[in-house]
Amino acid sequence: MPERPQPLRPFSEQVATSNRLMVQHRPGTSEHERGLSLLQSIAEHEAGGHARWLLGAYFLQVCSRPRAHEQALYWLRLAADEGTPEAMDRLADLYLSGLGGEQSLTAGLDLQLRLADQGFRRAAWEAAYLIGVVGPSEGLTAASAYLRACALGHVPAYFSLGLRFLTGNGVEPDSGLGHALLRRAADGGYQGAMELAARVPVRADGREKWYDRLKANLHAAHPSLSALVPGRPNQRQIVHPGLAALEQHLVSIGHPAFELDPTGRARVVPGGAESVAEGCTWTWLCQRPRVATGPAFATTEECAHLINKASPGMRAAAGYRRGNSENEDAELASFNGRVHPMGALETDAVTRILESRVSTFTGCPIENLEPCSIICYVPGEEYKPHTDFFSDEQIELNARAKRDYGGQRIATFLLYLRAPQAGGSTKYPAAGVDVAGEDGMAVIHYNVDQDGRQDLDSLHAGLPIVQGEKWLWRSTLRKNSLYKPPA
Ligand SMILES: O=C(O)CCC(=O)C(=O)O
Ligand SMILES: [Fe+2]
Repeated sequence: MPERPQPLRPFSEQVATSNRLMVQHRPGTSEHERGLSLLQSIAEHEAGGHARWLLGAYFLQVCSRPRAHEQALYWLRLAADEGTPEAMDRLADLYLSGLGGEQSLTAGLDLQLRLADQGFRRAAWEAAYLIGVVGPSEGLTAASAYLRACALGHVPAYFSLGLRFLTGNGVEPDSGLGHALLRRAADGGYQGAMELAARVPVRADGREKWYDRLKANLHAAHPSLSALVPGRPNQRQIVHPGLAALEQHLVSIGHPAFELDPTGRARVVPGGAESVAEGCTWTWLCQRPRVATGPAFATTEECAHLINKASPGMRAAAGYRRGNSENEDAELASFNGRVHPMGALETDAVTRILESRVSTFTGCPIENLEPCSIICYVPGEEYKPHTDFFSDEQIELNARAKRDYGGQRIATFLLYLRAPQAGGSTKYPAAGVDVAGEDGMAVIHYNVDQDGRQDLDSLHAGLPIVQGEKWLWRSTLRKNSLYKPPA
């Protein structure tokens, strides 16, 4: 019987097939690799579809494959050029980290601005934050970009803009408006906003008036906000038609600092000097183990952002395993707080900027930084004395079984996002050093001695919390790139 020709299957069906093969079978198996080549051949031929974005996302996730970040960059760029929003978002993140190619904060910012102009709320916040780091983009200041994110009803933007008005960062200071914006952020569930507002002097002129107006304003905007469907960012110049109306509506609260530019977009009248991150000064506390602290390593905004972003995903430590079994068992035996692997699998401009800052201070390349996690303790919780270094067997196992090629954890980087009110300091018993953290302060300790040998004196503990909460952002500095097998 003559062979009947196979009917041509639509791409979407083939994408589903390849996806199934890749999800159901581990990388390296013939089924998985067949799924991958199928997806690659679709991505090469199909413009405007889903395959390029899926491939980009795949290489970000399976980052231990050879040249995975380069591949991710390649496919994400193609998908982003076609205006796939998810791809633009992840590509922006890749530009910020520099994994896979040159690091470019402005390229990341550019992509988030394009998404913001299509009504993507988180992108609007990320763009504003990045402008605060790299400086205005085509005349758009950070405060104005936050105002536009506020017009989209994005709660974190109320917090960020409120903070700017309280401190007069890039705007004419107005504690009444600042207070009102923070209260609106708190209304939206933003943690820490009310505590910060409470630190404002009691006589903050106009705070009730601006609070009432902001509240009524958002209430009236509600129907348009819920109906807003973000656009597809195909052309740079075309802004989502719904945005101007929302921005004009927010500007109509009548505060003299809010106005419309000649094109009808919202902006904040520029005022006080823009505060720039100056880089903190490090103090070495001891040499054995090597421990240093850097106060004000991260800003109030950055700390609040990370706490709020991680909060919904915090789980008991037992619920998460990073894949380093021996160390994890030890971790579970000594740590009884909660954890969130913020890591690499999520777009987050603050995380990327902090990683860059760690890298600048330590000279450790970003690809050698273990994906960060956030941990949190409440009263009674603690991290009993432990060491963070890997055993030789663990290093070998990491590379063989988990394709983690980073080798030894040379140093541990801890950032106090929120310091507890009592208890909870980081203690190094061998040196008799006890670090009482402060909000935004970084603590770094080396786990090996000057010759790279495991240093038992690096034993340390997070003492039990007595009052308040303790939040840490943490990463380790590995000896090698996590992603590249040694040549
Ligand atoms: O809570 C602390 O201060 C220490 C945390 C710690 O040792 C770790 O995350 O490895
Ligand atoms: Fe530790």
